[in-house]
Amino acid sequence: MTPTPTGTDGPAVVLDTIHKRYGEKRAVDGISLTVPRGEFFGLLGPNGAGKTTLVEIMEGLRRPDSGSVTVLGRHPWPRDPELLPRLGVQTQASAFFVRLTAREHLETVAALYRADRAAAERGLAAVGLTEQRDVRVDDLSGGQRQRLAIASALVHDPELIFLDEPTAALDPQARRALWQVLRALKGAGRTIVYTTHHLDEAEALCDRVAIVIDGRIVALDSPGKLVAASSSVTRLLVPAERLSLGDAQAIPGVLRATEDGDSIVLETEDSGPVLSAVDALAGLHGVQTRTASLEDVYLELTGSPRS
Ligand SMILES: Nc1ncnc2c1ncn2[C@@H]1O[C@H](COP(=O)(O)OP(=O)(O)OP(=O)(O)O)[C@@H](O)[C@H]1O
Repeated sequence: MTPTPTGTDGPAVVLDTIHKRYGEKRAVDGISLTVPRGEFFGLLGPNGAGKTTLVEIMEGLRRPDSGSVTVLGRHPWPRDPELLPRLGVQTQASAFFVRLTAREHLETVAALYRADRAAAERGLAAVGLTEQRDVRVDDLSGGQRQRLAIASALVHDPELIFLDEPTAALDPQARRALWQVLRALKGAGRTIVYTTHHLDEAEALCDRVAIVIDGRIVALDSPGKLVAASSSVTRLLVPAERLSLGDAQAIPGVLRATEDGDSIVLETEDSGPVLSAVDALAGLHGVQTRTASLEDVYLELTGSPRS
């Protein structure tokens, strides 16, 4: 797993004032961004925010209208045959050799990249597909295909890996197993650009995340710093059968109280006295506290309703 020598130690990706329009639609509207080598970088944002367009520009699949792009010290557009083998790309619509078995498929991809045949077996093991190695791609489940797509993106040991919602179709165990694979890749010095709608995943895996809205970056930092900077609000969840919304709203120090399913959610910046008041009114049995998460930051920025 030694990275290919590159002859350069510069950043993995440098984007400078990238614009891309589709007709009147500004898909990417002046994005500048540097991803250092070895970083696990997350791209977050609502549907249509421009993430895929941005990643496709980095991959050399799309040409920006203006701005400059450098990937591993090279320009990805026009298509650069020196650069392509150094990139690993997994998309939502990965192409497969469907009549081949999982192992044959990966061996074929490995051959296309001039990687050794053993890389296929290693790739199957890395994504937990060794048992399915002789199953035809056609007969794999959705989640297994997704894992095969990830193995296909990694089989030639790329330096920079683009993953587009790689855990979307995975069950919880497979998702956690993939987190381990991704952490190992980062540990081996790879750079990962990761698009996801799973905020918990971004928080658990990413060194930094960019939140993209309407083609612009509205927040860029480590998940921890984004959460710390966002709000000092703590939420207390009290079983709804023990506390009325009116009583909750009347507690001194409660900024907002809402009903959420079986719970009354109290927002406060001073949880101690509020907890005491809840104890007096309803007791603390079943009461949960929740501090801010990346999801709260995201929902605040994107203006989506909080559940
Ligand atoms: N080839 C295209 N022609 C016209 N409009 C496009 C094209 N590709 C993307 N768009 C538009 O550009 C905007 C950004 O799309 P993009 O796919 O980059 O967003 P995204 O953040 O990846 O969304 P999602 O999370 O749904 O994948 C959207 O409004 C989309 O409809």
